Amino acid sequence: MENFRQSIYDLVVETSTNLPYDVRRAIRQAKERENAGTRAALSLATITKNIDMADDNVLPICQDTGMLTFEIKVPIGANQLEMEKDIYEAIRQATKDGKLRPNSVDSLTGENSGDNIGPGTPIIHFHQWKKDYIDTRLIIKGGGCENKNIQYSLPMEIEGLGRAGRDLDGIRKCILHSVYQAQGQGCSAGFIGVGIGGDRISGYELAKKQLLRDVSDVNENEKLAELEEYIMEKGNTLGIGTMGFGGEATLLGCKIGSMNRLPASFFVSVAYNCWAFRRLGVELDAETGAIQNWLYKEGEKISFKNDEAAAASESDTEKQEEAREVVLQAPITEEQIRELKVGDVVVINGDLHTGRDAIHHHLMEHDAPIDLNGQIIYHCGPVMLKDKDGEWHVKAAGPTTSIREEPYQGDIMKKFGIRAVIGKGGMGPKTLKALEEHGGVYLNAIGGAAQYYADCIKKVEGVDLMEFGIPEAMWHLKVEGFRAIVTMDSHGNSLHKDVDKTSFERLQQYGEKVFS
Ligand SMILES: O=C(O)C[C@H](O)C(=O)O
Ligand code: SF4
Repeated sequence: MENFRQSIYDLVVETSTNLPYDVRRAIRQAKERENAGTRAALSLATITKNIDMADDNVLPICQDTGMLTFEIKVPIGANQLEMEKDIYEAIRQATKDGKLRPNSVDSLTGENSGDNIGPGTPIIHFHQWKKDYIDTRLIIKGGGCENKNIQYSLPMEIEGLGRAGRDLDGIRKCILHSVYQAQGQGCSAGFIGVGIGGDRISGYELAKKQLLRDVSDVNENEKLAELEEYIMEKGNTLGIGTMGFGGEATLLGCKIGSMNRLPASFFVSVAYNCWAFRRLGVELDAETGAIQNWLYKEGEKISFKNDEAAAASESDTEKQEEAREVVLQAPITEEQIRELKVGDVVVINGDLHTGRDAIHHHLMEHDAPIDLNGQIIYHCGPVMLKDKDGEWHVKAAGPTTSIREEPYQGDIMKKFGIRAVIGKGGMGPKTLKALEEHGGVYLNAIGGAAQYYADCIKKVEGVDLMEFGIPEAMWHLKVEGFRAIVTMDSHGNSLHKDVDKTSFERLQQYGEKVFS
C-alpha cells in the first residue's frame, strides 16, 4: 500500500478545493432560477467566482475545514490500522500546507490540536466488502451547516404546520420545517440528507449518509422519490434564497433514506449541508493504494468563468439602480453609521479585526488588546500560513455564522465603541436593539466565499490572543474593496427578520395533508 497515504492526501486536498461535478450542476441550475440583479443572483455570482478561484489556486473553497468524515469499504484482509495511520499523516500534511484549517478543538480546555487530529477527529468508518478494491469517500462538512442539523421525534406539533403524525405526511412536515429553520445560517442554498427511523444516533448517521448519493440520483423507493421531489419543489417556494437574502433557490438537493425503528421511537433526522458541499471519493487499488478512479466527477465539469462575464455586465447596470454603494474606512463615526440602511452595499477599505466565539467570550470580562473605538469586527476564523520570515499569509477567510455571538454582541459593541460587525446569517433581537441604541450596523458577507474575501486582504498587520488557536485569535487585517451588504441597520430594520417572517408565512401554506 505504498501509495495509500499520497492517495488520501490527494483526496483531502481535492475535496477541500474542488467542488464535485454534481454539486456544480446543482449550483448552475440555482443560478438559472435567480433573476439577474437581485441580491440572491449577485451572491450566487460571488459564490461561483469563489468556486473557480479555489479550484485555480488549489486553496480551500471555504475556510471551515469542518468535520472530515471518511467512509471506507475494504476487501477482507486490508490492514485498517495502517490505513488509519496513513490517513492521520495525510491530514497533518494537508493542514501544514494550508489546505485545511486546524479545526480540532479540545471541548473542555478550548485548546486547538493544530493538526486536525484529536479524540473524535477525523471520523473514519471502515466496512468490509466482497470486492477487490478500496472505495474511500470523504465528506468535509462545515460547523455552521452542522449546527442547522435537526432531529424530530414523531408525533409532535411543528410550528407553522400543526400536528405531525407517525406517517409519511408527518415526515413531510418535519423535512419542510427543517428547511425553514435553517434560514440562511447554514450558507443556503443547501442540500439535505434525511434519515427516517433508527435511534437518535443511527438516524443522524443515515441522514449524513444520504449526502453520499449523487445529486441526480433518484430514490429506489417510489414513495420516497415522490417525497424528495415534493420537498425540492416546495422547499424552493419558501423564499429564503442564497444566504437567506430572499430568492428562488433555497434547496439544491434532498435525499431521503429509511430504516427500521423501535416501536416507541420515530425519529426524522436531517443533515443540512451548505452550498460548499465538499464530498468526493476515490477507488483505490487494494495492493498499492493508488487511485484508479475518482467518484462524483462524471459528466462535464462546469466552470463558471463564462457565466461571470455575462452576469457581471447584466447585473452591474441593475445593481446601480437598486443598491447604493458606500465606502467605509475605520475609524467610523456614529453619523456615518446612521446614514446606512438595509440593502446598501458597503465597500470596506483599511482596518478589519477578526473576532469570533472565543474573542467575544473573552472581551466580556477583559480589555481589548487594541483600541476598538470606531472599528469593524469580522466574524471570521481564517486559514493562515506563516512563511520562513515569520510573516503570516491569509489562505482563506470567509465569514462565520454570527448568531452564535448573539448573547455578547450588543454589549461588546457598546463597551468598546465598535461601529460595525461583519458576519453571515444575521443576528437576533438583542443585537438589533443594541445597533439602534448605540449606532451600529450589521454587514452580511457571503458565507463560504473564502477565496473571494482572502483576495481582498492585502496585509496581515498582526495577531493577538493566539492562545485561542488560529481560527479563534484576533487577526488585524488591512483590506481593500471588501464588499458586504447592510442587512441590519441602526433604525431597527433587519432583512433577516423580514425573510424569516415571510418564509414562515409560506411554510404555513403547507399544513394540509398531502401524503396518505
Ligand atoms: O467555522 C467557520 O469558519 C464557519 C462555520 O462553518 C460557519 O458556517 O459558521
Ligand atoms: S461558512 Fe458556510 S460554506 Fe463554510 S462550512 Fe460554514 S456553512 Fe459551509
